[in-house]
Amino acid sequence: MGDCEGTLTLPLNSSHVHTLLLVTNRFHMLLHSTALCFMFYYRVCFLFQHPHTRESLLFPWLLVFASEIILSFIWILGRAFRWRPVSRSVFPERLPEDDKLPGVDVFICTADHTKEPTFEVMNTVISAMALDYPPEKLYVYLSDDGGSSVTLHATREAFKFSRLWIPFCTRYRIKTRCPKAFFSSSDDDDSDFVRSSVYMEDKTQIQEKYDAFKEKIESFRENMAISRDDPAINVKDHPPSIEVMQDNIIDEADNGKMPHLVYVSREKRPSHPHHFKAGALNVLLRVSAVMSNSPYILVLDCDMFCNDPSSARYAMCFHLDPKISSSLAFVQFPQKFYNVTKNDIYDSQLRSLFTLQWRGMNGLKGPVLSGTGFYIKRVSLCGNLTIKGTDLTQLKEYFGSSNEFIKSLMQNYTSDSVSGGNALLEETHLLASCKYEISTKWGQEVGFLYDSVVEDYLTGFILHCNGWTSVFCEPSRPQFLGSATTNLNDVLIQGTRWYSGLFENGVNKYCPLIYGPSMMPILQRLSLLNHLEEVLITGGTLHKWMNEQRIWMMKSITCHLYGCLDALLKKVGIREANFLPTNKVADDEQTQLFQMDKYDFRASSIFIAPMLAVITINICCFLGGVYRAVFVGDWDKMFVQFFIAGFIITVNYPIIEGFFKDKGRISVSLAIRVIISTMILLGCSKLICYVS
Ligand SMILES: O=c1ccn([C@@H]2O[C@H](COP(=O)(O)OP(=O)(O)O[C@H]3O[C@H](CO)[C@@H](O)[C@H](O)[C@H]3O)[C@@H](O)[C@H]2O)c(=O)[nH]1
Ligand SMILES: [Mn+2]
Repeated sequence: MGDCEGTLTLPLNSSHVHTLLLVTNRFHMLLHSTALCFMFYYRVCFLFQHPHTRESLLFPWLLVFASEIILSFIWILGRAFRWRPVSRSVFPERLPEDDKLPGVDVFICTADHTKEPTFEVMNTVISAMALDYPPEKLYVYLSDDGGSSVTLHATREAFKFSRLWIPFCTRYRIKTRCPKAFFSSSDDDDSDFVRSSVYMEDKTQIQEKYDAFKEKIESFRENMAISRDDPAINVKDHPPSIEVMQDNIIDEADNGKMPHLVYVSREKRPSHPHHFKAGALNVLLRVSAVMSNSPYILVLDCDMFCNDPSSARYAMCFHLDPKISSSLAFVQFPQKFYNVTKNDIYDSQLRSLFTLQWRGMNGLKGPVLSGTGFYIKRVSLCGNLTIKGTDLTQLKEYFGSSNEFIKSLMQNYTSDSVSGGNALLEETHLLASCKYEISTKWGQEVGFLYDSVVEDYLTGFILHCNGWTSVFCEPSRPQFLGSATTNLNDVLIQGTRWYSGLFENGVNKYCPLIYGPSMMPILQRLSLLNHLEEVLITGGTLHKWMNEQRIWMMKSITCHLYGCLDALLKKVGIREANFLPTNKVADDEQTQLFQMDKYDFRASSIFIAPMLAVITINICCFLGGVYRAVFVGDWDKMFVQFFIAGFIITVNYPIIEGFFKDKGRISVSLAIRVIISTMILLGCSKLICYVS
């Protein structure tokens, strides 16, 4: 970056503290904590009461006090997000000229072509190739964990199509460079040339090519499905395969330069752990190191396309800023989704997380890594040679046996081997083999970390512990758009995976309260602990608030519970780590229900049963309360019971509705079983109360 410093006079970015929000937040914190102090004082006073009253009320006192302590603790954890909300702006026009910009490698992961529609994955690939960045400095790597010939074939087609698509986008300054989004967008065309007839002609032409491209992928997919007996077999067992896309149709398009596109399918064997997405990213880290070795890396999930081509330049406004670049590890963009509805009944967009918490952490050490849509510095993942020493045997203990890879860590290493010969291809096969990582530090100290299925969170957290910082960049037009999970079953499976991963981190050596002593300010730790825990009401409607309350309750009694269980079972070795990718194939009926804000209760019964039980308990309590209030006259005692049960029933009314609709209904036999057993349990506990 040395050569850029001289040319920079004006700052590349600026940050803005939301003073009003900061003041109101802190004032509210002051009020709330004063109230908490009074409450604790009141509770403690109880200890000095007459021994007789004290003894008879000790048990309820203990229960209430314990829950108050827990709730206050959770409240305190959430404060850090509000301590110093900051937003940032960038000035990409002040960046150095194109030939001085550093290279960028884009990593895209896909795992399973039956759950992740190939055509959509290709759209992500094309949108990344069409980023507004010097093409000779842009390398796109697609990791295919499924090793599927459908994906490989589609990648070749995508490369061909992008030869036409990219020049079209640059010529007409198109902003929406994901072809699918561009052609399906119902709102106005975003090109400045809408009125020009040449543009319209070109558009029709490219649309034809696009349709043909789509058709090819679909028909190949169908043919493969017919011809192959069991495509699932080699998903878990296949050799490495790497292919650099070559173009031989130069005459058809402009002769402009194209970004490189590389297909990588790492070796997978049932006998070797493959570490899910983190494993795939580490293979890409190694393979790309000997091919392009760009200093910055953009990571994308296959379901998250580039919605605006400027993200690379925006990210460089931070990475090339001499004031912060030395400690800056990554620039994180928010995860936004194109398929959520206004009410978003499952809170698929995780609004509180991405609108509030990340912004709050922006004012501290920066947001945690959120898996997709971030530009990370290669050095922060692969360590610095100066730190590890230059002894070759020691280096090999860290990075594995490849000399070529170790050379790539040296500062002035250049490789133009994307187009390189056979020796290089062999080297990349070694780097993508599953034996390569054995007795190295990959996944523990090098690359993306393996200790958790929320590899993103863990990796980001450890980077912060090691003194790196991050920034959150949130331009008004979303840079990346993904598909959110839009059915209850997937939302809960995903939630369980996240809670399992997060809980795992809470109970292992990486627990934010104890790990990484001096490097992390205490506020940063607090905000990490409360990750995902927030329910709040910023700028949302009452309706939205109800939705968030409901999905929070649903998740608390399912995902949180199962996630913790899962993590504990893994810890004692009864369960193996697992990462079920979410299903991205849109089922028409499911999508329709989601669009209409209707819950789809055809979820696994382990998710539905706890919800039914909770609703049953609350209805019983409510009715019991009414009975006692009317016949016994306990009005004042019953108020709290009324209120809480009534609230829970109101919020969860859609579950009751779930019995009576025609689509996405709750299974009746399951409901009968759960309701009867809950009532029996309730009856028993009542009996115990009477007896004692
Ligand atoms: O063995 C695997 C499993 C998954 N993936 C890829 O990982 C990505 C994320 O998987 P997805 O099913 O979309 O999971 P989500 O729950 O939507 O992902 C969120 O949560 C993950 C951590 O659990 C993060 O890695 C993601 O970035 C974040 O978007 C996808 O591109 C998958 O293809 C692999 O490459 N290999
Ligand atoms: Mn996803």
